[in-house]
Amino acid sequence: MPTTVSATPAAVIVAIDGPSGTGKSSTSKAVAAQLGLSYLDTGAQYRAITWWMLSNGVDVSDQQAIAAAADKPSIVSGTDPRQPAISADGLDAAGPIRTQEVTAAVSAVSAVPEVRTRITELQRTIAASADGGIVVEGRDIGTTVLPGADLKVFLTASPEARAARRSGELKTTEGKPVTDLAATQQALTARDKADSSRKTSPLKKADDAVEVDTTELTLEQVIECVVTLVEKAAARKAEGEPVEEAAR
Ligand SMILES: Nc1ncnc2c1ncn2[C@@H]1O[C@H](COP(=O)(O)OP(=O)(O)OP(=O)(O)O)[C@@H](O)[C@H]1O
Ligand SMILES: Nc1ccn([C@@H]2O[C@H](COP(=O)(O)O)[C@@H](O)[C@H]2O)c(=O)n1
Repeated sequence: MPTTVSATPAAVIVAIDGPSGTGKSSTSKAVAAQLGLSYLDTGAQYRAITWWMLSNGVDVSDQQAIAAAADKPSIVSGTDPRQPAISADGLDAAGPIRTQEVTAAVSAVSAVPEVRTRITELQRTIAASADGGIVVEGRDIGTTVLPGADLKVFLTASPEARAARRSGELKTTEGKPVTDLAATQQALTARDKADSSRKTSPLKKADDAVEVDTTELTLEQVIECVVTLVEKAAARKAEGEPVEEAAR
């Protein structure tokens, strides 16, 4: 991750959304670190509540059971982009939320309205208390969680590029790289389909979001592009332009 090179002139609220594997987390962390902003990974919150449910005997195929348990765990997120942290009922969840079991169940849990209400409130509270500005990444940040964000970015990439990126990260239990690109791509697109087709707050580009297709860009190029967008939005905000203008 690059070292801090500059500070934003105003406390901006930045929403970064997009499908799985488009580079939201990598980009958001780096942009926040570079510009001295806080960072919130909302996918980690949905993963943490899913992990808690799986660990506490909640049947994640039963929407009513999920709804009844939605307000039970305490979910705490750190906002330091250099040390992202997440816990559920005081237990460090950073490792367990990345397992296949959680990834396979998270879309079903996150589709339940009671879960979304609970987690959305948490996200708004965290964003409101980030005095120096924040980058919040997820699926519905620009449309639902923070519709008044100073800048909204929607990252995209072809399914092939996203599967190739994910395959580079995944390892078999023997520590060998996962080479089944087709299966990886299928899992990504299935999760996107579930996230885009749910009734409550689906994955969707906000009308006023800037779309960045990252298929042919390196991660460094995407970070540079978003840093520029944030600096422009912060400058507009400092000049007192209306929020709607700042997102263009
Ligand atoms: N432009 C890029 N070029 C090459 N690799 C990239 C690029 N952007 C991200 N990556 C890599 O792709 C992988 C997925 O990126 P990342 O986790 O940031 O995506 P994401 O959108 O947050 O995914 P998810 O929603 O599933 O959590 C990471 O290994 C990351 O380093
Ligand atoms: N704003 C959000 C963010 C995430 N989700 C759900 O969580 C899942 C995991 O997200 P990752 O970014 O960690 O891959 C995702 O598939 C969604 O089901 C969400 O609903 N809203």
